Amino acid sequence: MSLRVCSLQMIWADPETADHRLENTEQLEGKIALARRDPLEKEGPRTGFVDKVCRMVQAGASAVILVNNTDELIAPWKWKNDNFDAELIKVPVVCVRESAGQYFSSGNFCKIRFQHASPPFFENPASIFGAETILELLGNDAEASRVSGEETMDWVIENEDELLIEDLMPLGFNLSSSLQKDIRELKEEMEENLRFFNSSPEQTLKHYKRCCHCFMDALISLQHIDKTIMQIADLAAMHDVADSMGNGFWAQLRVVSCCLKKLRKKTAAITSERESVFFGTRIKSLLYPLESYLKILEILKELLQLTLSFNNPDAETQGGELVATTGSLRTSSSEGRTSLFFTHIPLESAIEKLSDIDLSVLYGDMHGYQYPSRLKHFLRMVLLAAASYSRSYEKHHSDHLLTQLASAYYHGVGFLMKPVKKGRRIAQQYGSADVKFVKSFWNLTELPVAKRFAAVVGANVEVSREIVIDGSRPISMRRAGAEDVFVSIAPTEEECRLFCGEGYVAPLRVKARLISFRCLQGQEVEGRSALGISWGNTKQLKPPSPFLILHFHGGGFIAQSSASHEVYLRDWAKALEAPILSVDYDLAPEHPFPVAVCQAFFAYCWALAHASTLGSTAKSVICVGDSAGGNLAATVAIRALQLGIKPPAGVVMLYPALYLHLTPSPSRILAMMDPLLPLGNLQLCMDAYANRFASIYGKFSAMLHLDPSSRLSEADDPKEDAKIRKWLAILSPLIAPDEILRDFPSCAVMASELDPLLDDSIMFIRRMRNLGRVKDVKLKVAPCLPHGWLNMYFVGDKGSLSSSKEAISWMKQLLSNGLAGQHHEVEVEERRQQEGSPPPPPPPPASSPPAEAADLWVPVEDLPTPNKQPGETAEERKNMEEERSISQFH
Ligand SMILES: CCCCCCCC/C=C\CCCCCCCC(=O)O[C@H]1CC[C@@]2(C)C(=CC[C@H]3[C@@H]4CC[C@H]([C@H](C)CCCC(C)C)[C@@]4(C)CC[C@@H]32)C1
Repeated sequence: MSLRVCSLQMIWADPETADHRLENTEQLEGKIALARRDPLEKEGPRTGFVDKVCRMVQAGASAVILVNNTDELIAPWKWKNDNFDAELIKVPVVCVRESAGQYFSSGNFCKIRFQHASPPFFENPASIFGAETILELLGNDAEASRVSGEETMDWVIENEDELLIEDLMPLGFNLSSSLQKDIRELKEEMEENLRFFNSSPEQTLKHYKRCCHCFMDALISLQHIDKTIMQIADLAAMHDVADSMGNGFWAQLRVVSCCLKKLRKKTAAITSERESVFFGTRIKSLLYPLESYLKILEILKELLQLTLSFNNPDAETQGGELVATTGSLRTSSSEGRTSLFFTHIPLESAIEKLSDIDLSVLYGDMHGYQYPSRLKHFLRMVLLAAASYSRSYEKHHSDHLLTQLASAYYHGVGFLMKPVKKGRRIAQQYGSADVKFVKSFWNLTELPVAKRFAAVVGANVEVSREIVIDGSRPISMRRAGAEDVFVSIAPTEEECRLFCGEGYVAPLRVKARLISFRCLQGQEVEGRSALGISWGNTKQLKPPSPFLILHFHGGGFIAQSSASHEVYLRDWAKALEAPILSVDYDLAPEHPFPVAVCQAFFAYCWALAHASTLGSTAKSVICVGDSAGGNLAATVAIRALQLGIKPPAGVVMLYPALYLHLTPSPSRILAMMDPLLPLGNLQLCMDAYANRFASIYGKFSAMLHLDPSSRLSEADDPKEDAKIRKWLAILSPLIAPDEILRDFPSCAVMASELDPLLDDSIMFIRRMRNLGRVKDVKLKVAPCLPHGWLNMYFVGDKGSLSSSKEAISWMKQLLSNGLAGQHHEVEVEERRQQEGSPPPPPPPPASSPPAEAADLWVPVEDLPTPNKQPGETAEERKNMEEERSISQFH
């Protein structure tokens, strides 16, 4: 039986049953350890799986496979015992049937894949390292068991493209030790090559000399890197949030790890070909990638060094108006962890240090090396488009779009042939980004052809219609908990002029798009669905959904629209069977902060007031947003809490921007090499959106970040102080006041590992947890994904696909929780009792039994489904009819 490429070696424990002290502990280190279940006929006490696993983990195994003694599948947690120290088990464990065990019995290599699945293997999820990980064995006909709830399920494995284990491994998973090993082995192989080329009789040949130089340079380059890596790894571990591994430090190690892997691969290629007669002719193509990766390694070393120097407390004395003394944004004083943001580093000095680095090699041939293969190809295409579009924009930006596109096509072919030139072009373009160009490039997704694409690729939906919400009259919203107190909400606020300039005239409408899988009652316009199908008898339409999703698209606040995000929105609408209202807020720099926030909030209020026209009873409303839209989703909730209006039942933020302040952090430093959101573009979005605001109130961002209780107004005026806080909170949810975040709705944040904004999410979750928000605040860091992956799953990348599915299941859960009237109120209630304040009015009677309050993230299947909740009484229908008549569709 042929086994496929190996990533980790599989080794049987000695004894194979691992029922007493292991004889081969040294061999097991860093490998996948296998152990058998005790034979049925064994005399004396049987050893449980948990003990076996602990033994192998203590020996340093990276993962464990337990082999049953029958052809049945078993679930490891059933062997839980009282002495079980869950803390010890930090690796994925999986059970396989006996026949699968035989398959590995020759101690072969095997490729393994880690995949996310819900329930962990043992009962204490937080204790399992990479808790949501299962181990999947890839082989011709290997089978691995997948534990799901109380059952075990067969997992039939198809052959797949080659996957590197690191591609899918949870963050922090042995990364630093695997890095050390890679460096050691790489050094050994390079030294061996150096000896070979030095002692060869042909050593005087030009290409032999070139090889010698290359390996010598490489060995020098690798000299002190391990120490730096260890320092970064220590910091990384210090900044992890409970059960979710991930922060900018880990991400930095990941890109280094990928680079070392590539170097090993390229060195191995030279080792295997160096004695071939054709070596002389192949040398160029063999050395070129090796040299390029060495250049990349040099860049990475600089980034790591820079990060360490920023992190060093000595940096505090180096100047800048703000000095981090004790790092007051600690997650807990006992842990003494400081913030991931280097608030004490003045931006100019950070940028200056980074701007000296030549990045062209990163955008040439080797670009995207750190991503899984499908994404890599897609990102390369985007980069090629960026290079050629920038060239054509330079020449033809005032010409017709078609001329621009034709010219871009022409230059694209040129860049395809000359990747080095392409690299230089992009590095130059990213270094001196101009908002008009970036806007115009990002808005390529708005071309009609791209819109067609959504209809072809996304799910078929019956309703996808633009809506214009009239904003000429404010909406009156009832204050939560008060019978007759109303707040008037307008699409822009008085103070807007302060940040948008005196002459700014705010649009008196908000655009949005309604997407619904089926045309529901209330959504039809003049008896027709969006596709023009006549719904002669509207009674035949499905009843309105109890759910409503408010969506805010990303695009750096400067570009894109609901249309360019329609591919995934259609899929969501189908999977969740809930109408989605995606808000097309007006974009910066023409409409700077806080216009987008005001419009987003106005749309939220309008949707609550006119839910029936959207095909919803709005029993459970959640806000969702990606990237810049993630920021808006959070600010809508914050604004609602500030004004005392009912906040959404949940907020889902996908790779959100939560701290809009030009402060470096490890992940933001990594933006230096980001293909989609390079540093220059981040800065540019920030400037376009909040330049004027930042010049007035920006200095307070860092103060609040360091110490949320700082005094802000110089004259010690509490009114002024509250005003500044209010605006800062709706710009950067991360620095919202404690009392707002305590009442913030249940939320889920999905960050991605290779995203410049990763640290925003980590710090936000840390802050929430610090405020006691543990049960209903969820974080996941999707491994090896770039920023903006939601828009990429159609390229077939498995990581994006599974993360999208997970995001859908989170939304489902929040919607269902909202329906059951069970969101963060449980915790708010607890806190109020502690504080001795009177309890709020009882929540409206839930139409279905609330799930266990102990854990708000119960399996989705256990919660009421939307279909069971038509929420349609005769009275409601009447109300809806009335509301429809005042609908403000244009
Ligand atoms: C050390 C110094 C530290 C300084 C730190 C500065 C930090 C500033 C802090 C906060 C600022 C926050 C600003 C807001 C962030 C916004 C995030 C934000 O919203 O980012 C999104 C911006 C749009 C985009 C890039 C994206 C995702 C997907 C991208 C799309 C993928 C394909 C699309 C191409 C045009 C397709 C071309 C196809 C071709 C025709 C073949 C492309 C590239 C369009 C753009 C998007 C992420």
